[in-house]
Order: sequence, then structure tokens, then C-alpha cells
Amino acid sequence: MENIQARFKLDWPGFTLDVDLNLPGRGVTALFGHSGSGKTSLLRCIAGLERASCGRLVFKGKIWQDEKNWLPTHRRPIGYVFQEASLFPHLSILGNLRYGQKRSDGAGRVGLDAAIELLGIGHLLERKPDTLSGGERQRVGIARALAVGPEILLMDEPLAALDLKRKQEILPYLERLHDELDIPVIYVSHSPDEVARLADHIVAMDGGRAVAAGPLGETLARLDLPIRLGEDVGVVLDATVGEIDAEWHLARVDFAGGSLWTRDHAVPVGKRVRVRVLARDVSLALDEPGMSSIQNCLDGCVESVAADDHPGLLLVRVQVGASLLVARLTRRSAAQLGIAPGLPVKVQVKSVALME
Ligand SMILES: Nc1ncnc2c1ncn2[C@@H]1O[C@H](COP(=O)(O)OP(=O)(O)OP(=O)(O)O)[C@@H](O)[C@H]1O
Repeated sequence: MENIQARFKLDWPGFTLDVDLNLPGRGVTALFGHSGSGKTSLLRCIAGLERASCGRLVFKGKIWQDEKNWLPTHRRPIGYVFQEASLFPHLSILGNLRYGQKRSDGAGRVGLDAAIELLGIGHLLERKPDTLSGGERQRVGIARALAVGPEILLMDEPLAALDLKRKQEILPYLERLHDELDIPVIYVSHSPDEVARLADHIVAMDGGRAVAAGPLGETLARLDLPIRLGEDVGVVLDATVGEIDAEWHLARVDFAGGSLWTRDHAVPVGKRVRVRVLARDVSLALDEPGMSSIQNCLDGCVESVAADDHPGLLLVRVQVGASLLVARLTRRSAAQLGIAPGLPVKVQVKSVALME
């Protein structure tokens, strides 16, 4: 059993964390939710930095915590990345990395050299922390967490302290981690963009509880608990760039369900990307539309319908090939079209955000 079984009940005055989760043993799981929803508290419980009155944590068949057992933080095979990397100012970057390593039993999978390579910090090793940018320091912080050879990497809003430019610089490295690490990463974030780009799974936290948990695409497409990833309800699709139309500066992205045209962001053909499609940008029709400014039209089938926040609106889940899209319709147009589960529809997608 490679999964992470995590059950915690933590009572503080004014706040209770109460979760019972089965987290995947691979990929990036985002703990997502508003400020104060309990994301960091959950991460700290996993790290053993908080001791829940009632808790059970099992990974790979090993009990880290239950009624009888308690593995202290330093004996848990974890790497922990904080919002800001606190590096020893008197040590070089290499010295900082080695210091972290000395304190571990080194049984892990990612060695120091691999961590340096993965985070692209080979040219910084002789420098002192105060000569590095915030983004570079954070990359060192992540490498330090990996160099101890953790079996789980815990990251608490690793980009929160960085400005937009630094965030953009560091995201490709996080994507490399996502692609190349074979240990689970638990990633706390309240940034929809980070979640959409990096997460494979999502745990949506609210008031100390996990209100939804599962694979990213599926969980975002739930209509019973629509999760707003930013401005609106929507889905994230895994796709590949299939074609560039240089004349019109457009790129075609292919996903399990069809193809969509989006603005060209100079992403090469063949590259794996993610695209975000918001419910408000999806409309439904019964027939192939004639002349339309909307370039993207897919064949789909209504899967389910649910109420939206406003009484005049509905959310409609549409199966498009192997993928799910969510459309927002007015109740009136849904009634006129006879929208109901099983109805074949033409799905028009007005706008698609491409995330490299
Ligand atoms: N040691 C503590 N003692 C008492 N209450 C605490 C303690 N630590 C956190 N809390 C409270 O628990 C709640 C959840 O905090 P937590 O830091 O887990 O939220 P979060 O979702 O990570 O928020 P943010 O996104 O702002 O970091 C908050 O109301 C916080 O004030």
C-alpha cells in the first residue's frame, strides 16, 4: 500500500482540524483552500510538527503515528519546504546543502547531486545566501529538502514570498519536480494558477475539513461541490501542443476528447501542457453553429446538471471524449435546449488558458 493514510483531529480554541484522507503515493497533491482553512496545520500534522489528539498516519505500511506510536519529526523521512528558505548566512550554498544532508540518515532516493541538477543551482554552490535572489534561495531550499532523500516532500506555499517575476522563474523547476520525482509531493497553496499547473490531485480544505479530494480533473468537474479555482468554476485538461498556426498566432492543443485552438505562446509542437477551461466560457448548442466567432466546437454529451449559485443559472457537466467540461447556462436557455443527461450537444469553447 503506497498511499498516505492520514487521519487527524486537532482541537484549538476556535479551530478544529478534522480530516480523514487517503492521499496518493505518487504525484503532486495540492492542499487548496482559503486562508485559515487548515492547510498548514494538516501539513504540520503530517510532518509531526503538531501532535493531533487523535491521529493516524501510515505510509507504505509503516505507522508514523497512531494511538500507540509516535515517530518524531526528525525520524520521519520527509523534506519540508517553508515559504522562505532560512539558510545559514555564514555557510556557502553547498555548505547549507551538506548541513541538511548530514542531519539525515541519507537513505532516501534523491541524492545531493541529483537535487542540485534538478533545481539548476550548480552555478550557485560557492556563493553565500545573501548574494542570491529570493527565487534562487527558494530553489536552494527545495534542493536542501530533497538532498536528505525524503520519501515524501512537503511544501508549504513555497512561492508565496516571491514576486510574480520570481514565481514565473521558479515554476518551471517545480514542474520538473512534478515530472521527474517519484516521491509524493504535498503542496499547500491558495494560488489557483499553481494548483492548475502543478497538481495531479487536490484536497479542497474549508473550515478545517477536507470538503473534496481526488484527481484534479475529476474533482474540479464535480458539480455537487463546485471548486472555484480562481475566478470561476472550470476544469483543467492535460493536453499536447499539436500544431502552430503561425499566420494567426494560434496553437492547437489536443486532449483526450478533441482539440482546442488557443493563443500561441511559443510552446513547441509536441510539448505537454495543461489548459484551463472556465464554465463561463463554455456554451452548448444542439446543432453545429453556422458562422461564429467561436473557433472551438466539440461533440459532447450532457452528463449531469446542477444548480449554480444564482437561481437563474445552471452548471452542466458534459462528457467530451474521455474528458469532462463544465458549462454555465441560464436556466432559460437550458430549458429551451431541453438540456438533460444523455443529450448529445455541440460544445463551444470561447476561451482557453494555456498553462505551460
Ligand atoms: N498553534 C495554534 N494554536 C491555535 N490555533 C492555531 C494554531 N495554529 C494555527 N491555528 C489556527 O488554525 C486555523 C488554521 O490555520 P492554518 O495555518 O492551518 O490555515 P491555512 O489554511 O494554512 O492558512 P494560510 O493560507 O493563511 O496559511 C487558523 O484559524 C489559525 O489561527
